Amino acid sequence: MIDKDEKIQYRIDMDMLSRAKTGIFLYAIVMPVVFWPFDFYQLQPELSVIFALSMLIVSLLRAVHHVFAERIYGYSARLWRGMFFLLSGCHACILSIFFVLSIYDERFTPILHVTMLAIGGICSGAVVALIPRIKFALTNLTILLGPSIIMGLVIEGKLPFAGMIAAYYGFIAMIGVRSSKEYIRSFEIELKLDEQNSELEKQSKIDALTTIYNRGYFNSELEKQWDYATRLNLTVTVLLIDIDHFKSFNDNYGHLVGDACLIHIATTLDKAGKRKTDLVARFGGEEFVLLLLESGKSEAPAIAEMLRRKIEETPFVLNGRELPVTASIGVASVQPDAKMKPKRLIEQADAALYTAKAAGRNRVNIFHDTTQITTI
Ligand SMILES: Nc1nc2c(ncn2[C@@H]2O[C@H](COP(=O)(O)OP(=O)(O)OP(=O)(O)O)[C@@H](O)[C@H]2O)c(=O)[nH]1
Repeated sequence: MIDKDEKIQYRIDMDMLSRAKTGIFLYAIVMPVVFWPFDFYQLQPELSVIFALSMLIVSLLRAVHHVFAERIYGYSARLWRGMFFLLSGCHACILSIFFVLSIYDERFTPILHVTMLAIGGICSGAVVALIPRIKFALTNLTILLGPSIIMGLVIEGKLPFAGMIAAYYGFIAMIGVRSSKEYIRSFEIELKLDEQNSELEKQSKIDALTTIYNRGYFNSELEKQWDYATRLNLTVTVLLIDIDHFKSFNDNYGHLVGDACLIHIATTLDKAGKRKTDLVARFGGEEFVLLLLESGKSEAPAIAEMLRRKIEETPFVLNGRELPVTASIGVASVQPDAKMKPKRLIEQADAALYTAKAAGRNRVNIFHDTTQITTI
């Protein structure tokens, strides 16, 4: 089971991965693009091949890491993060060496300006891509520019370069830190909204008093089940369960005790050995409904009788006193066709329930067809 914090970390990491995607492909082609117009590949063929190949190899490794992200992450999030950090660090190292040579090695002078332009773009691109983890972003930036600054300080006459790069480093780092704060803030807002949405969605399905499903949710599930059963010629069964003499119960013990009794019945029904696919809901007032998703017509009476007995035999205890509660149940099953509406099935279950009440309550009645209702 993944806890909430792990889920958040996963979202942050996958966002960072998707932001870094462009870089993986860009880095594979950036070297040839830089070398080509300045004939650098002819002037320095070995250096060109070394740089282009090393960038390509790291890009390929990063692409593999990207493709197998889910698997590696499933095995170990730390391993995935470590690999991400290492591989993006490799790219930064190669670019950094290239940058140092461009500034301080005369063989690279023909491509100095274009390299500076490329490195500038790469630095800001890398910081934007790694903003979800600002420490990664700043480390990457330091790898990219740090050596050039140090070399500028060490090599005679190159101080202006060091100063210029250091100023750029400070500027990009500052933008990165500020953007990271904004990123975290919007990420937190997004998480809060997600939580509120799922809470609202949950609440829209749940009955506030009994915390089982409500009638709205039952209706939507019945519609879905109806379509499914129509296509596959399956039987849909509905049990309407109504507490007996509940008005007297309320009058005798008060509305709040009545509420507690409704919670007790809901819990009893919810626990009463239903299948995973069965649905128990509060239909309204002191009436509950059970939708049997896969049970055949023949099983429904036995299930209804089991529930009736369970309600009768599970005492509702008030201040140590057992208060008897019973319920009547109307059952209707149908194999739906395109012409029939789900409402019809509810009407049939209601008709069976009505006759169960009329026949003395605490009983199960089955609706067979428009003319016949039987008692168990
Ligand atoms: N405590 C409480 N009572 C409720 C709630 N919803 C409906 N009721 C009460 O349930 C009672 C239902 O009464 P009736 O429809 O007359 O049915 P009954 O007294 O159970 O009689 P039979 O169904 O014929 O056995 C009413 O008194 C409603 O006020 C609720 O959420 N809480």
